[in-house]
Amino acid sequence: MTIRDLRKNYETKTGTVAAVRGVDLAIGTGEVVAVLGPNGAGKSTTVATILGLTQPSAGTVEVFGKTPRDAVTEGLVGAMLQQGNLLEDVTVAEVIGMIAGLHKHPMPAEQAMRMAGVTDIADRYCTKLSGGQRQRVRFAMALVGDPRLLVLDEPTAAMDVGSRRDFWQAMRSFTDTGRTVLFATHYLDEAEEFADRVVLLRDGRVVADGTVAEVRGSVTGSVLRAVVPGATLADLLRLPGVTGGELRGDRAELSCDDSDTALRALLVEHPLAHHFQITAMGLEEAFLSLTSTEEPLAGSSISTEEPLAGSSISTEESR
Ligand SMILES: Nc1ncnc2c1ncn2[C@@H]1O[C@H](COP(=O)(O)OP(=O)(O)OP(=O)(O)O)[C@@H](O)[C@H]1O
Repeated sequence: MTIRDLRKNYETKTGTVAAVRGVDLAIGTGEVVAVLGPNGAGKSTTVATILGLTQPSAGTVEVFGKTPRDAVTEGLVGAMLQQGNLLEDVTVAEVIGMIAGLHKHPMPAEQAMRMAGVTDIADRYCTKLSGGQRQRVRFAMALVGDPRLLVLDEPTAAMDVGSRRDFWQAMRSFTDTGRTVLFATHYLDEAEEFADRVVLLRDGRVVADGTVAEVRGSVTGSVLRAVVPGATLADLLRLPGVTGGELRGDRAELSCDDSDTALRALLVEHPLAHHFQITAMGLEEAFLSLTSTEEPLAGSSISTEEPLAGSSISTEESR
């Protein structure tokens, strides 16, 4: 699947919303790719264009060398979206059987139900299912066409921890067969555990693209917290070793590329500072740092305007 300079604008009563602002993405067969990003980053819009549900304002999307619509029509793509009701008054087995009947080359309905972990609820009515069970039924519906590419938009959004685990276990049986999967998620742990590659979107742009380890490695540094009476944020941001930060009252939280130097300078310039705490920047903070629009901890070591400039990360510019 190849996306080139994808742009999507929505016209609203209050003006134009630029939901996707130039996304480039090439995904190879067998890759499992997580698309991460905060609310409004453009994940669902990107997914919708891959499925041919919405037309790009500019740029192109090619799926197995075809337009998204043709690829979907030919049964090459399966989808599990955030919305969509299940039919009433039919059982799980009936609905999966119906969907199988719509496809040219479906897998046996029993196989799809087994893979999605819904065999034990096959005779239940769809209206009588829990949120997690409904999602697994949607998963079986997406699988039964035997797609080569599966696209999922926040598949576990309505699930509790146990259901999420069951869902991803079911997903493994699909990805183990070498199929391509692209899923949008808010959950970092899901991306870390199941994706070969993560693509971070922010404000409709790709800000990082690589393995979880590469993205984690691209954001190194630590956080220095201290109480600093009488300081302004500008004072603190000028300290050597500090790359960004925020100040709430007299509590400072500074991201640092050299926290030792920052701490020494802080003590010299603000002798009344106290309650020091230095912690390493974790993966969670790295992702927050890369995807935050408020840029509280993102400093000069991470470009917030351009895609990540880290050498190990392939960005839209290097693709
Ligand atoms: N149909 C629409 N009409 C107008 N604006 C829209 C429409 N769909 C999305 N948007 C806007 O486009 C931007 C991107 O939305 P999108 O749903 O693609 O982001 P997202 O990353 O999937 O967010 P979330 O995590 O909340 O689902 C947001 O500002 C959103 O408000």
